[in-house]
Amino acid sequence: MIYTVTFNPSLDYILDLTEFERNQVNRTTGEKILPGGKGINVSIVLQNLGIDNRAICFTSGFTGEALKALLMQRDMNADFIDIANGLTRINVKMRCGDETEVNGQGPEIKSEDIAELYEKLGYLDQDDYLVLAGSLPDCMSKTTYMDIMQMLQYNNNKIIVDATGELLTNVLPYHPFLIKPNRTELGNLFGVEVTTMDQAEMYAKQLQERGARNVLVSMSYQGAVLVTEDGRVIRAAAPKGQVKNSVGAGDSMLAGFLAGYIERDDYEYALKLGICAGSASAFSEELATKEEIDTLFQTQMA
Ligand SMILES: Nc1ncnc2c1ncn2[C@@H]1O[C@H](COP(=O)(O)OP(=O)(O)OP(=O)(O)O)[C@@H](O)[C@H]1O
Ligand SMILES: O=P(O)(O)OC[C@@]1(O)O[C@H](CO)[C@@H](O)[C@@H]1O
Repeated sequence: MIYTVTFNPSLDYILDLTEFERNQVNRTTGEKILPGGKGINVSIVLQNLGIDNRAICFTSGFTGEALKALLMQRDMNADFIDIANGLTRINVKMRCGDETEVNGQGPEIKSEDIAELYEKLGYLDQDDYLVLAGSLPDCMSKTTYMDIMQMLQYNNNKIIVDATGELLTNVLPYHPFLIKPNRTELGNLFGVEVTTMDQAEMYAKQLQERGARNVLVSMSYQGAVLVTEDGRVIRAAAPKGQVKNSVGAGDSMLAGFLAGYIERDDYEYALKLGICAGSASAFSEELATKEEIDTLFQTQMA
């Protein structure tokens, strides 16, 4: 079973505009609200691919209730930890030729809420996977993901971390099974700009030396590079297509990668399925369906 944990989920408010002008009243040509947050997105795509998973997330206030309702409508296997104060975020995604995102801060999560999460994670079986994905509210410690890994260190779980900055680097000594920075996040860790696959490979290897077992760097339209624990470097180009909504492309890639790895225990296949899941989501309005992912795989990768 795969468990995903989203500390800071969201309602994603997707706005379409033909133009955007500062200091003016701008009007949309369309809008919609989707469930959001990195772990939740991973869970949605895993579910679309028929992979058993459970989405654990912290929710709060009326926006938290709306998020729960959206996930229940999708028959998600979800487990909510209710926070007493604050509101689950509404993250604004503006599509106006390009894509601009404004992500909220998120409600404070108190120690008693984290204790509830720890209790749930205490029930993980040895062969379970755990995905820790996304940001935390600023007031929370950058050791939060590391603390979870420390607690589970003798459990043998495969732990996947998709996070930025210190939240990510702190977990490296605990040997996460997989980390998935995108090229900007990878560059930020080293104070450089990563634009090529060669650079991505070089910096990914440095993160591996610091403890990560496998490093998957997503490179947007360029594809991705995977540095594996058995010493291989695997690169794959992304299929070309019309981008409709790239929010969640990285989460979809992670879901596809895990689905492929679980299915065949083969990194090359997992990377290809990950790329197809990422691109299929980028090419569709919402997170990709199994049919969309399979079609891309059959036409581009098989
Ligand atoms: N413009 C694009 N064309 C084709 N494929 C894309 C495009 N953008 C993203 N993808 C696919 O999605 C994967 C992940 O994309 P990206 O590197 O943008 O992840 P990310 O920044 O983590 O995404 P997000 O934060 O929006 O979820 C890429 O490796 C690629 O397969
Ligand atoms: O603020 P974070 O936690 O880093 O990212 C949150 C978020 O941008 O990530 C998902 C896409 O990956 C969206 O559904 C969501 O709004």
